[in-house]
Amino acid sequence: MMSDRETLISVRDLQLSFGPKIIQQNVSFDLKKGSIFAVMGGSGCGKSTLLRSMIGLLRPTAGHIMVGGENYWEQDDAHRTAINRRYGVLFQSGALWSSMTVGENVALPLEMFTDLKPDAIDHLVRLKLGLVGMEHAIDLFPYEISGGMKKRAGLARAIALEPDILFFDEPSAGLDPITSARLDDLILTLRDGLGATIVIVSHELPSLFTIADDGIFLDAVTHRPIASGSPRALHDSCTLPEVTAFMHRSASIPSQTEQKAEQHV
Ligand SMILES: Nc1ncnc2c1ncn2[C@@H]1O[C@H](COP(=O)(O)OP(=O)(O)OP(=O)(O)O)[C@@H](O)[C@H]1O
Repeated sequence: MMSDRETLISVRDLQLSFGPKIIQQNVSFDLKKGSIFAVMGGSGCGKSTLLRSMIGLLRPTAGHIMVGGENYWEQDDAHRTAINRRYGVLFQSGALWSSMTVGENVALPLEMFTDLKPDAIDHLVRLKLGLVGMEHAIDLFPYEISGGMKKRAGLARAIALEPDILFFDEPSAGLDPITSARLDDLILTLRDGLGATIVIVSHELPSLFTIADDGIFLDAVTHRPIASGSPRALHDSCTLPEVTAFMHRSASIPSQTEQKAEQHV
């Protein structure tokens, strides 16, 4: 049962703003160990902004994020950086350095954050690339590989420091359905193999249904979360029009009159 699992991160009454503009408020949820947690909602509702506040790129304007009992944003920069060592992040583009080979990209966090000798780093780079099926591409540059391979290389870099919490922002954006399904399998393998906990922002419903077992739905109009639970449960049971429209890919949210009419058919 999800509720029996240990809580790794607790988000409470978070408010995220840019200047006077409130993007989201009253955001509260628990990230359970071993879960794949989906941040859902329409375009512009603040999914990436929430992710950025969780990984230390944007200070919330209210509320708090507890990581293993520590109030993340109350720590000094050095301690926040130490907490960040537990995190692996995969941005939408894979965000590889174009002037470095795939192997050098994966080696970078190991060179920056560990005292490991070059041989040990090389060994780990090969291991991580092997985990994502990319060892053969170690000497290739990002411009020489496909979008799916870039994502996998980005994933290898995200897991270089053996993080226990992974953050993925639209990992399957721009991938064809088969490559996207392979990435889903890989994400599940990493969760099971590394025992990682994963937060994922995605619009890709097939992917969300396959991998996510918990989540939150952010509303762009009220600037608050309006539903929580697994994408599958929200798809099957949630009757809120905003959620239904997202889950069933409707172009428009039915008006209340239309909904009432539908209920009488
Ligand atoms: N640096 C910034 N300064 C001001 N406003 C910003 C900034 N970054 C994002 N926003 C605004 O915050 C809102 C939420 O953006 P965000 O990228 O988090 O949404 P999202 O749900 O991830 O969207 P999408 O699904 O389209 O990627 C948007 O209105 C966006 O214009």
